Amino acid sequence: MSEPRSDVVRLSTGIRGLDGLLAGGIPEGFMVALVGMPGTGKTVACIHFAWAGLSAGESAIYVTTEESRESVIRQAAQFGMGFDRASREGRLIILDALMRKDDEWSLKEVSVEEMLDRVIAAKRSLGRGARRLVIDSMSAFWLSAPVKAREDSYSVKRVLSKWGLTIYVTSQYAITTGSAFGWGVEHVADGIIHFRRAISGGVLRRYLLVEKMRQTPHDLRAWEIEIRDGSGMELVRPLARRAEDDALPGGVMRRIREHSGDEEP
Ligand SMILES: Nc1ncnc2c1ncn2[C@@H]1O[C@H](COP(=O)(O)OP(=O)(O)OP(=O)(O)O)[C@@H](O)[C@H]1O
Repeated sequence: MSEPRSDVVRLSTGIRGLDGLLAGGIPEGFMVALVGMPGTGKTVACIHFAWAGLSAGESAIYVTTEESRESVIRQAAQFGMGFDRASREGRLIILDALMRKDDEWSLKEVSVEEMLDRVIAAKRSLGRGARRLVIDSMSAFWLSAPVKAREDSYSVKRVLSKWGLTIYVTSQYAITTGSAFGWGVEHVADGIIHFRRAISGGVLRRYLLVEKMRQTPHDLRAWEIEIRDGSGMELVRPLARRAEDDALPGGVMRRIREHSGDEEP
């Protein structure tokens, strides 16, 4: 297997252990879909991604559709991430589609057009320092028209592609079927990280799997994750046994170890 292209600039996910599964991180300019059932960790992963930029001095744009701006700030604070301060410093703009207050950064209506308009205004306001955009979640835009999912996802990618943003979009999977509500963001996205949950030994466990990441020799295993008060999400262990690692393409295990600093399991 050839080496990863050296001209791919990668952005950290901000989650300990995850960059190593992605040959260093998310390729700049990608739109990555975080998909899964409720409570599996999508929002927490979004918060880590935004904070990875903010803590490095970047700016960030965060669209929240199912929680208020204040709720996102509180959730981040529980992981020791200063969204409040970044907002006050004018480096973080949280576009609130839920509370619809009468301010510049609240969406007046829950439509993709309005959201794109506000994202572009936020990007103009923040300038070059804003490299990361989170849209959590896209599903809110399709409540009454699930058939619009694919078209809207395409619009988001097409309109925002020229703004130099690397984008996380979340999409919810139905509790009943554990899958998407129809054609969704996955086909348009450059990458898919799938979050899952299961009850094992009477305990709720969560997992993530990188299902797709263009231009990336990524890990192919499901990993158990934990969400901890104070520090947030962490990868705990891969579900695959050591012997099954042999199924990974050559060079992938080496790169995973280089980036994670892990000992030989
Ligand atoms: N401070 C904390 N300490 C430990 N676990 C936490 C903490 N805050 C949140 N969690 C865990 O994270 C879960 C919520 O995860 P998250 O909001 O990322 O899910 P989600 O996949 O975005 O769900 P949805 O699709 O419903 O928005 C909670 O149910 C809880 O288990």
